[in-house]
Amino acid sequence: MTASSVPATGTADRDLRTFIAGLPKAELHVHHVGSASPRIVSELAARHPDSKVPTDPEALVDYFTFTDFAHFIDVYLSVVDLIRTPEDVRLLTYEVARDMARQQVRYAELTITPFSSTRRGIDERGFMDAIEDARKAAEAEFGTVLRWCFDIPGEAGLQAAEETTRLATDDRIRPEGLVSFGLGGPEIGVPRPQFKPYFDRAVAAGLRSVPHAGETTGPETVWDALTELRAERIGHGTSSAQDPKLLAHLAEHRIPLEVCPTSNIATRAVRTLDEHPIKEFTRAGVLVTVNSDDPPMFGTDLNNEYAVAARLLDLDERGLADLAKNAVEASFLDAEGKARISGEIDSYTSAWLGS
Ligand SMILES: O=C(O)c1cccc(C(=O)CC[C@H]2O[C@@H](n3cnc4c(=O)[nH]cnc43)[C@H](O)[C@@H]2O)c1
Ligand SMILES: [Zn+2]
Repeated sequence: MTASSVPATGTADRDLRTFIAGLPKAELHVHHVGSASPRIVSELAARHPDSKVPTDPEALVDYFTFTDFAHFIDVYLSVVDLIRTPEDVRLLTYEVARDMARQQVRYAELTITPFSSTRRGIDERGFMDAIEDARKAAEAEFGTVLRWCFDIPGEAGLQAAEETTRLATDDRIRPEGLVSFGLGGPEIGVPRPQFKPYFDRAVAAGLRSVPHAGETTGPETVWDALTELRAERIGHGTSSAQDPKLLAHLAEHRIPLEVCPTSNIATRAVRTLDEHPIKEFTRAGVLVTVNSDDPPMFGTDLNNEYAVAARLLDLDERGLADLAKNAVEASFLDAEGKARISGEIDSYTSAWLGS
């Protein structure tokens, strides 16, 4: 199934898309390797011709069509296999930031899985230097501020958890841009509580807890993320809609959900966009942020996700501006950084509406 996007119907839809394209935004749930554009993937595939990833961007559309979540992870790991040197890491990171800047993304927390790179032989110092070098260049050249979330690939087990925690907490290696600690990959057969000691260490080292939960399993996984992993935001949290008590808890404690609508369709976690529970989240008073997850793999980008949300939540320009401000509020920016981007969102919206 390819990712579905919002049909461009009429003038109103086009106007809203133009508004979204210029709206300053923050992105909180987007993966490093999953953000590689077809151009970057084909460049890397040409560098490493032994890979099974197609070099032709058109063939990538078929290659990025997933039968289910497990198939998505297989394809994802084949792209991980293309990143073999610190120079590949730098190229990917810098180009991802360029694509974000084109969409007026002012701030992004990018989820990186350092274990997948170090286990494939990339030197850990070279890896950290490459992401930091790209981060600084992106901020100076594009004005996009990047921060990192290091995630444990849960299915790779406790050795992956240990290695990720070490890389995230050892002052001699952890990068300056690191703000949070996550848990990704499949949820089925990967219970969250086993990762408690690693999250405890990461939180003690000053990192914020942002595990994926409730993407492919039920609301009990979200409860586990909250109670065992001390989650401050939830990646996806889609199945929270099945548990009214959980929704009330998320709303009362202002625990944001990082909602990624098109991703959920592309991995078949949700059947159709119209069945996506985003509206139930907002109705329950949950702080909803909208994100792109693995945009080129899902045939989307952050602007398209805002257009999807506008349709599902029936938002006008002010509603979209509020949605953009939700992401700023839910981010791990400091107060000054939050005020700056929220101010930009307000100024842009007022100018657009002529008020
Ligand atoms: O790198 C390895 O060798 C390895 C071995 C076993 C398992 C894994 C993984 O499960 C890696 C999963 C990978 O997927 C990333 N990701 C991207 N998008 C999503 C998503 O929507 N939900 C969950 N995970 C996602 C995640 O960051 C991991 O890097 C790896
Ligand atoms: Zn994700």
